[in-house]
Amino acid sequence: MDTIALDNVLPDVFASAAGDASAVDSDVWLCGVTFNRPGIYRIEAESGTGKSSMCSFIYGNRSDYRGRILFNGRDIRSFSVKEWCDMRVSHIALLPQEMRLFPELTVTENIEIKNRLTSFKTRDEITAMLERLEIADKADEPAARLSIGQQQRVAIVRSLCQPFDFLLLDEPVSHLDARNNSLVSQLILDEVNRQGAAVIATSVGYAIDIDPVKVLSL
Ligand SMILES: Nc1ncnc2c1ncn2[C@@H]1O[C@H](COP(=O)(O)OP(=O)(O)OP(=O)(O)O)[C@@H](O)[C@H]1O
Repeated sequence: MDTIALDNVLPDVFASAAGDASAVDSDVWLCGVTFNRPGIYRIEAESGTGKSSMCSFIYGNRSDYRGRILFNGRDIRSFSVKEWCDMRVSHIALLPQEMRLFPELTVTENIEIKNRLTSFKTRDEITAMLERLEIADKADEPAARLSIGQQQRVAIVRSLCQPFDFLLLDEPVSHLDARNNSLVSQLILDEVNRQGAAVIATSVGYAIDIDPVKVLSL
């Protein structure tokens, strides 16, 4: 997949709240936006302006929006369940803001749950990613016993365990300091470059440490 386009998209909740939808002031909502692969896109937003909703719409988790979202020109509302499964295994990866790790499972188990679906990374490659993010010593710890910043790094590794054309990152560094931001950003950039992929990353001020080709305000 080479393009994701948002054509006049607006979350239903904003449409009904605004009454007059033209009152929405955004580079994304009610606009025509195309994300091309490869490319790094940053979506800057204030809390509550719909970052997570946008990621959920593109990932197909929610469809409570007006307008159209197109993958390579095709409206994603027409995708079958099988097509969504294929899309999520091979074309789109998502790092959700709330990470969605299984707290009782270890770091390795959390990552393997994903990697078993894709068989994308070897055990050594996963260990090497954990080492780069300086959490390899936590591999056998339950996720619940990690700090939030460590959990964020685990979720980032997990998101990279698949082939993708587009990587959606919802506030990927919100719990990281500058040094860890840099480690994570370099890891992501290496994988994205290897795959020739695009990144769509949201931020509420503290952004991933990768220069974007385009910055959009939500
Ligand atoms: N599952 C949902 N169904 C319907 N509306 C939702 C849903 N989740 C969030 N909303 C509404 O959409 C609006 C934007 O929420 P969203 O979570 O997308 O914002 P956000 O920009 O990611 O905020 P934050 O930075 O605080 O996480 C809010 O008014 C919220 O109540």
